[in-house]
Amino acid sequence: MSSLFRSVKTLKNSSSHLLRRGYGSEAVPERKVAVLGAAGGIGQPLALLMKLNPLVSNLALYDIANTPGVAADVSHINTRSEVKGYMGDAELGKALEGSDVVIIPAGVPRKPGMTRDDLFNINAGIVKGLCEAIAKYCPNALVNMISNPVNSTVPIASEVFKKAGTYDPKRLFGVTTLDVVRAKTFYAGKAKVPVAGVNVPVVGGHAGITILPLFSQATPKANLPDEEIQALTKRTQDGGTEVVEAKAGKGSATLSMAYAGAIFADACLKGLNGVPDVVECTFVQSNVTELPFFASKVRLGKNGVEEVLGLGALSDYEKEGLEKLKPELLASIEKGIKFANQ
Ligand SMILES: NC(=O)c1ccc[n+]([C@@H]2O[C@H](COP(=O)([O-])OP(=O)(O)OC[C@H]3O[C@@H](n4cnc5c(N)ncnc54)[C@H](O)[C@@H]3O)[C@@H](O)[C@H]2O)c1
Ligand SMILES: O=C(O)C[C@H](O)C(=O)O
Repeated sequence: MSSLFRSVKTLKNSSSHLLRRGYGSEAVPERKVAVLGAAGGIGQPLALLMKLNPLVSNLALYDIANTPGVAADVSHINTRSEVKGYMGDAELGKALEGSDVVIIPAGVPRKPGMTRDDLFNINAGIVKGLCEAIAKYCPNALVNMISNPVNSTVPIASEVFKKAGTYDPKRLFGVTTLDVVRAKTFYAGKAKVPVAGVNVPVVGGHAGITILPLFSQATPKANLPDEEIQALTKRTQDGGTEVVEAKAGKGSATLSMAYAGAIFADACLKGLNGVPDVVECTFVQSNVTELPFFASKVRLGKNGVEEVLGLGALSDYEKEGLEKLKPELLASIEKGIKFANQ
């Protein structure tokens, strides 16, 4: 809820939260999170993970179908949040009202042989409609855009919000956390270091070569040979396709995406709650390059984006990758902007 500390709760001695947080016995404000597309492959496990998050007090699960069952199921879990299901256009407003964070995994996923851009024709319209409703019912919410192609759906959202007079670049995020999750996993495997301590920034966008992992900045340092860095880069860029092919027509990443989406939403909630030094890579309006939107490390705070951080020092290979990705990323951004203004 936007009014902080309406009902003050403490998490001290609570045995039901599974994730460690930066809270002790201090007050935790009420926060409403809405998931749009909550009955889908990502939506269901993401609903579960948000139900496990002790920072959430109200969880609104919206979809065009099947939400009563998902909501009834998730609502039986004995954690803090109250869960409600909403189905169909007529209930979208109620689902959104009072939301602090809106997570959008609504839309169709890829099948083998498709690019994320092949989803544009269907998902652009879905995202546009949902963002029009966000502008109307919860214009101050932080929007976490998962629906693909993220490189275009985020610009679509920005244009919808501009038209409605509600656009605040600090509150709109393309969720690229799955690229970071993959880069960390793949790097830890090659570098033979415990994955829990690994950090790898991933910048650019969220499709093919627009995904640019910065392994030169990975920690702990491992001094991997160039060929291994190049193979790791390619595997991170093709991570989504690897899952799409393995699922052989039954969709794309859902479980790892739900995990990544839950990490990012948790970071947004921590930022809103005033936890210091919350930094995640995400696709936002940006001055880091000449492109209007770009993923890089972002410091999250009480208003959403607190600071878009620069790229840091890049290797020659990464500099080359950065120049190569720009035309494709710009074209996807412009496609989204054009669609929203048609
Ligand atoms: N950002 C990322 O890293 C990332 C990762 C994986 C998947 N994705 C994308 O997430 C999207 C969803 O993937 P999925 O596997 O969950 O698909 P899915 O088909 O399993 O689920 C999508 C859900 O969206 C719902 N939906 C459709 N139109 C809607 C509307 N107007 N309002 C509300 N809900 C609506 C459907 O009913 C369905 O339940 C896809 O576009 C996919 O490409 C993004
Ligand atoms: O690859 C996809 O189509 C889904 C998602 O963008 C991913 O990276 O897994």
